[in-house]
Amino acid sequence: KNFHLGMFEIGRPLGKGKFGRVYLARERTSGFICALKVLYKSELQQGSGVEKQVRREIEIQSNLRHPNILKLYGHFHDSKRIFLILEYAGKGELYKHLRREGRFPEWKAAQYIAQMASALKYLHRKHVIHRDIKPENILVGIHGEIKISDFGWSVHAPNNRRKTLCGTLDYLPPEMIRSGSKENWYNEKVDLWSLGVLTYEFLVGEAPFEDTPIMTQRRIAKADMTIPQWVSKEAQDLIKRLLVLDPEKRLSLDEVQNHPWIIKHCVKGERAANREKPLK
Ligand SMILES: COc1cccc(-c2nc(Nc3cc(C)[nH]n3)cc3ccccc23)c1
Repeated sequence: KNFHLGMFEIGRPLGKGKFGRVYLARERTSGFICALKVLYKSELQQGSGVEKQVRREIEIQSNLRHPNILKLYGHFHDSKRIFLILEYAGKGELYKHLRREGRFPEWKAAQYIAQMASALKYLHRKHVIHRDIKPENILVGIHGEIKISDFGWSVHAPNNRRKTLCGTLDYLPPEMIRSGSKENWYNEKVDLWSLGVLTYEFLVGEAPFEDTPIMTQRRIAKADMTIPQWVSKEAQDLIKRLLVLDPEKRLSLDEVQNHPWIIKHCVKGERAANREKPLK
């Protein structure tokens, strides 16, 4: 299917990301609403190999179909710009909701984590490691469901791509911090660590190792965090079983989905009785 700019009516700017602006857009013939992300080739060429990364991410993203992963319907380009035709998530950026509300009630945090676990299970089955799970990379759909929206994904674990330390360190797992081993290999288990950081931040309103960059690295390397005592015991248990230094000792995504804290908040009423499997 070949797309071009004339096919779309461009609506209001939704906001700007790292490399480009995002607009609300409507496809003229079908009236289909989407989000159009505009990336300037000039800006991408400056970045070290960022253009190749965008190409690869487009390749990955276009083949994914999951309710908690933002869809990429297609892309096209003109002489100066690359356009990504993306699913429109009506309630915008999750981190804005988190900052506005301060922190999420346990039922809401648990439902978000269950949706993240479902999306990550789908990705890991396709040998895609997300690597960059954080509130800034999550959008909220019109029905309150969350959608992983970042393209910074890598394929095939273990992956020895150097992680350019741009942005926050808060979510980096210890095996990626250990700059000692030049070949920082890692596997899908990095996403389980980040899921633990996300759980903590949803419930507490700040990241568990938040500090100066040097101190953050030191605290991550020792999994040095304290969970406020007002966080429920079940939630504390899940966080502690994810923020484990040894990647192999972290909970699996199946164990996350079957954790008592998730079961308690994510099983519909009538099924709570006979404690069947949690909703997907
Ligand atoms: C970088 O993209 C930015 C930046 C700032 C805000 C938004 C934003 N996005 C969306 N939905 C989206 C965005 C995409 C790629 N699909 N669906 C909705 C919003 C609603 C209110 C305010 C802001 C919104 C995006």
